[in-house]
Amino acid sequence: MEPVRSRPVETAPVEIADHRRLVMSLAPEPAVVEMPLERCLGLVSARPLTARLAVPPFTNSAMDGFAVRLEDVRDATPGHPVRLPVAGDIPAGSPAAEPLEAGTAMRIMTGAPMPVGADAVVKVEQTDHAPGITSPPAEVAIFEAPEPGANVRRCGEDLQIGDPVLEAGRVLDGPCLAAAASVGHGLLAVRPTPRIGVISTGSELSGAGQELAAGSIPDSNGVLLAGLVADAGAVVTEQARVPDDPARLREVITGWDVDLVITAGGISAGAYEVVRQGLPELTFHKVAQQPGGPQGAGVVGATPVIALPGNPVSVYVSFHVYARPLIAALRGLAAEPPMVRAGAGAAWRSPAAKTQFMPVRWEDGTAVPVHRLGSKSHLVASLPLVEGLAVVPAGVDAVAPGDALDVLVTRGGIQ
Ligand SMILES: Nc1nc2c(c(=O)[nH]1)N[C@H]1C(S)=C(S)[C@@H](COP(=O)(O)OP(=O)(O)OC[C@H]3O[C@@H](n4cnc5c(N)ncnc54)[C@H](O)[C@@H]3O)O[C@H]1N2
Ligand code: MOO
Repeated sequence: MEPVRSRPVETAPVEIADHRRLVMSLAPEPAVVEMPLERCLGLVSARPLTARLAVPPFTNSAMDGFAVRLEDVRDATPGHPVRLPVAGDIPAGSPAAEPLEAGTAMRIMTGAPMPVGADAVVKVEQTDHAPGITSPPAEVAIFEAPEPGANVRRCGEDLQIGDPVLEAGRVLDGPCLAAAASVGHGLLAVRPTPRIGVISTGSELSGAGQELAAGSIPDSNGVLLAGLVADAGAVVTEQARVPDDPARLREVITGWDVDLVITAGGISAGAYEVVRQGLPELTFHKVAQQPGGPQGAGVVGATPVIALPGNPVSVYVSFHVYARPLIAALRGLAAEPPMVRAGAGAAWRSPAAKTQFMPVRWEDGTAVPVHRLGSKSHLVASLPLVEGLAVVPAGVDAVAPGDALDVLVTRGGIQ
C-alpha cells in the first residue's frame, strides 16, 4: 500500500478538559419515548413521575388475623379472652361485601382491604385460631386488646396521589420500577438506549483464536469496547474490524444508523492512519495525558464519532475519560466520572508534562498499580485486574506511598 501523507500531528498538546468539551459537544439532547414499564430496566427517566395511585391504594391489614372493633375487645387479656362470632373471611384481593357489625370479627389476610367499621387487626397468634390453611372458625377468642389502628396500613400513608415519586434523569433499576408500578404507571417516558457502532482498525488484526500470520495480533479492542459500552448502559448495534483502508472505513461508518461511532486505532503519527485519513472532518490532536494521548472527535454526516488510540490500555483509559461521559449524556444522565480520593499504596513514576491515568487495584483501601510496568499502554492482559485509574496531575513526576490522589473508579467501589 502507498503511504499517504496525512495532516501533521499538532505539536502542542491540548488539555484534557478541552478534549472533553469537544467530545461532550457531540451529544445532542436525547429523544423522549414512552415505553412499557417492564421494558424500562436500565433506561433513564425523561420526566419526573408523580403518584397516580396512593400507596397503599386502600386501607388494608398488615397481618393475617382478625379485623375487630376496638370497643368490642377493649378488655381482652390472655386470662380473660373476648369471644366474638366470625362474620366473614377476607382474603387479599376480595373486599368484604358487608361492613363489620358491632360485636363480631372477620378473619382477614395480610394485604386484604379492611372492612368498613373495623379499626384494628389482632394477629392470628393472639387468638385461639390456628394459623395456616384452615377454614374460618365460627367464633374466635381474642387474647389481646389492640391499640387503635394496630396492624392496619392506612390508604396513602406511604404516598398520596400527586406526590413526587421519581425525578427525571434517574437510572430505572428494580426499586424505581417497583415504585413507578405501585403508583399506577404502566408506561414511562424514558430516553432510548444509545445505539453504538464499534470499529477496530488495523490490517494487523485477527479474530480471537485465529492462527496469527506474521506480525498479526488478536483484535482485543473490539470486545473490550463492546463490554465497556454495555457496562455504560448503551448497546452495540454495529461492530466491524476494518483494515488500513480509509475508503472502506468511510463506507462502513456512513452505512450505519447509530447514535455514536467509537473507533480504535489509526489516529497517531504513522504512515497508515486509517481513521485520520478516512475521516478528515474529525478534529485530531494530542491530549496532555498518558495513556490515551492521541485523540480524535467530530461528526461524520450527522453521526458523532470519537476516535480512540489503538493501544488497548489507551482504549480503556480513553473510554472512561471521554466515551463513558458522552454515552451518559446520550442516555440523558449527568456526565461526571465517578471519582474517589485515595492514598497511593506504592511508589511510581509519572510523566511530568502530562496527566497520568495509572491503572490501579485496591489494596487495603490504597491504590496500587496493577502491573510492574505501570501505565504502559500495551498491557492488555492485566486489564481484568484494573479497578480504577489513579490520576497523577501534570507537574508531578513521582508518586510516593501515602500521596493522596483522585481515582476514577472503573469497577465496583473502593475496597
Ligand atoms: N511517532 C509517534 N508514534 C506514536 C505516537 C506519537 O505521538 N508519535 N503516539 C503513540 C501513542 S501514545 C499511541 S496510544 C499510539 C496510538 O496509535 P494509533 O491510535 O494510531 O493506533 P495504532 O497505531 O493503530 O495501534 C497502536 C497499537 O495498538 C495495537 N492495536 C491497535 N488496534 C488493536 C486492536 N483492535 N486490538 C489489539 N491491539 C490493537 C496496535 O497493534 C499497535 O501496537 O501511537 C503511538 N505511536
Ligand atoms: O497515549 Mo498512548 O495511549 O500512551 O500509549
